[in-house]
Order: sequence, then C-alpha cells, then structure tokens
Amino acid sequence: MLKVGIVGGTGYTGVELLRLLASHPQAEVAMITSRGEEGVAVADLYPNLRGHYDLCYTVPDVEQLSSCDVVFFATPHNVAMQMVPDLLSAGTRVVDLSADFRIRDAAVWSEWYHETHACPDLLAEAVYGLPETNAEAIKSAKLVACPGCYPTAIELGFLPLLEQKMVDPKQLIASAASGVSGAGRQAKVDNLLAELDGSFKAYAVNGHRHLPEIEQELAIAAGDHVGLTFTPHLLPQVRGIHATLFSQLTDPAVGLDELHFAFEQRFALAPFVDVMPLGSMPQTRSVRGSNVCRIALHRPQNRSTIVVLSVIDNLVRGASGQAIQCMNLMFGQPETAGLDGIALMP
Ligand SMILES: NC(=O)C1=CN([C@@H]2O[C@H](COP(=O)(O)OP(=O)(O)OC[C@H]3O[C@@H](n4cnc5c(N)ncnc54)[C@H](OP(=O)(O)O)[C@@H]3O)[C@@H](O)[C@H]2O)C=CC1
Ligand SMILES: CC(=O)N[C@@H](CCC(=O)OP(=O)(O)O)C(=O)O
Repeated sequence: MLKVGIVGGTGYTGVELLRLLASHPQAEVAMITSRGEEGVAVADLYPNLRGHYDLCYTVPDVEQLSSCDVVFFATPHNVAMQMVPDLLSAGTRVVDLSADFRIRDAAVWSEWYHETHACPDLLAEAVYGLPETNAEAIKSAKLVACPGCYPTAIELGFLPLLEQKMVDPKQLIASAASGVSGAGRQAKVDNLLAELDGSFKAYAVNGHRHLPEIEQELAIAAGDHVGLTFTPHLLPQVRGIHATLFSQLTDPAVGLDELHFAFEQRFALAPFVDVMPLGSMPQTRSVRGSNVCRIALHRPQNRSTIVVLSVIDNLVRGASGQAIQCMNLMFGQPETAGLDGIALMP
C-alpha cells in the first residue's frame, strides 16, 4: 500500500483527491492537512466521505509528512515550494497540483506569480505532469508539477497538430470557459451564485497566468516558438472546462480525415483521451466526475481554420485525477488505478 499525504485537504482539489483515492486499490491516505480545520474529521466537513475515512485534519508538518511515500500539494501557489526541498531530501516523492514548478524559468514564474521563487534550483528537476507527453519521465520523477486545468484541455487539443507541423504555431487561439470550482473554495464575491447564475463573462483577457505555461509546453510540441491568444471565461456551473481552439493549416490540401486520423493515432494508447467521431460536439457534462478529456475536430466550410473542441472536468482531469494518474506512473501502478469512474449524466 502506498502511504499518501495531502497538504491542503479542505479545498476542492484536496477533497477530490480523497474521493478518488477512496477507490484506489493500492493507496491509503495517511495524513491530510488544514490549518483552519485542525482536529476536524474530514467526513464532518465533507459528508460524501462518510464511511470511507476516519481521518482528521492536522496542521502541515514536514517531518510527519516525510513518513509518506508520496505527498500531494493541493494548495495555492507559493506553499509547496516552501516544503518540497525538505520532503525530497527525506526521500518522499511529491505531486504538486499548484503552479510552483510548472514553469521552467524562475524569472518568467516571478513575472506571472508576482513572488520570488523559493527554490529555482528544483525547476529543472521537476517533471511536467502531462502523461500524454511525459509518461517516461514521470515514472522516475521525484517531483511532478501537474499542469493547470486550462493548460490540460488546451495542450491536449493542440498537441497532434503542432507535433506534426500541420498548423502554423504562431497563429493559435484558445477560447476557453471554466466552471467556478476552478477558482477554489474561497469566499469571493465573484463566486457567489447571485453573481454567476444566468451570466457568462470573459476575464484576464490581457494576460492569464496560464499563458506562459501553455506556450512553454506547446513550444516543446512544435519544436518552435508559439504565439497563442488565450481568453478564459467563467461558466455559471460548478465543474467543467470547454476549450475551443483555432489554428491555421500550413497545407490547406490536407483533408479533415487525415487530421482526424493523426489525432486517433496520437492518442491511441492514452487511456484518458477520447478522440470523438467527426462532427461531434463534446459537452462538459460528458466528462463530469471522470478523468477523460474528450476531443472533437472540425473544419468549417472546408477552409484552412481548424477548430478543435476539448472538454475536461477541471477538478479531475484538470487537477486531482491527473495527479493520481501521475502517482500511478511514478509507483508502477496501472495508469488507470482509481480513475475508471464514468462521467455523471445528466
Ligand atoms: N480548482 C481547480 O479546478 C484547480 C486547482 N488547481 C490548483 O490546485 C491548488 C488547490 O486548488 P483548490 O483546491 O481549488 O484550492 P482551495 O482554495 O479550494 O484550497 C486550498 C487548500 O490549501 C490550504 N492552504 C491554503 N494556504 C495554505 C498554506 N499557506 N499552507 C498550507 N495549506 C494551505 C487550505 O487549507 P487551510 O487554509 O485550512 O490550511 C485549503 O485546504 C491551487 O494551486 C490551484 O491553483 C489546479 C487545477 C485545477
Ligand atoms: C475559474 C477560475 O478562476 N479558474 C482559475 C484557474 C484554475 C486553476 O485552478 O488554476 P491552476 O490550474 O493554475 O491551479 C483562474 O482562472 O485562475
């Protein structure tokens, strides 16, 4: 049994880790932290966990956490980076759901996160936790930096097109919308039902912190610099990301069937990417609660703009599910262990 610790267990990704790990055959959560809820039983805060956990929250303590085989950080940025060096020194492997280790360049990280990086020397060691591109490196990683939720949906949707140089890497556009659980379990006026219900809006149009992360990873896929315009939106629902991705064909003679085949081939061995039949329009509810990313490909009016639709559950494939997928790879478990739940519909 893998002994698991979770730092940040009262937030949405923390409780989603608990929900998913409850049915993992080879992992047991031994420790879960909260500074605000010390001593409270997790099942008292989250009744969906009643009967599955006897655990109570404790305050984060590196020495205690280092008795675990793996520690997940489900915390805001600038938390993991304070504790990770000591955990790694103690031989504990880390899966960080926050943005602390996603960006290779400490100066770029500081520019977008407005803090000085606490351990820039670890950035080169951290492995970006997108299993479809980095599975081999994840297997031996001591520190995995899980991708952001928007980056997961957007990178998977663009990957085959860029890797095969089928589209112009300088002309990429991603218009994406997220459910409000993406903003975490914090008291903010913007997250109130009365602010969200019946409404839809864009935000961070002039620069979202996921932009450098997505461009960094797409540049690796393309083998070239990329130019991305990324516009996030807030959806009046709890879970789900819907990304609509636009790119320009480098060779307009290439047919849609050929592009679709390239996607099918690229993800043939990926247990959590579903390349849908031509003409499909994936909905966020088709992935709600599941670790699957569903992708559909379109070429309107047979012109040279390719439209890719990519949907995920931000809390599962965009965070906790993908983090467990990485843990499975790191510890030689079946990649799908604990993750075979089917999406909830309706
Ligand atoms: N929500 C989403 O869809 C996604 C989130 N992420 C990322 O995952 C991380 C967690 O997100 P989410 O669950 O939404 O966040 P929440 O705000 O819902 O929860 C944050 C958790 O971190 C704990 N925490 C806060 N500050 C500290 C600290 N200084 N030291 C230790 N623990 C702390 C909180 O508990 P307490 O204060 O009691 O200690 C709480 O349990 C973030 O980095 C987020 O960006 C990534 C992908 C998707
Ligand atoms: C709806 C909403 O507010 N979403 C968050 C991003 C989601 C997230 O959790 O960001 P990370 O994946 O980097 O942790 C935002 O726009 O900042």
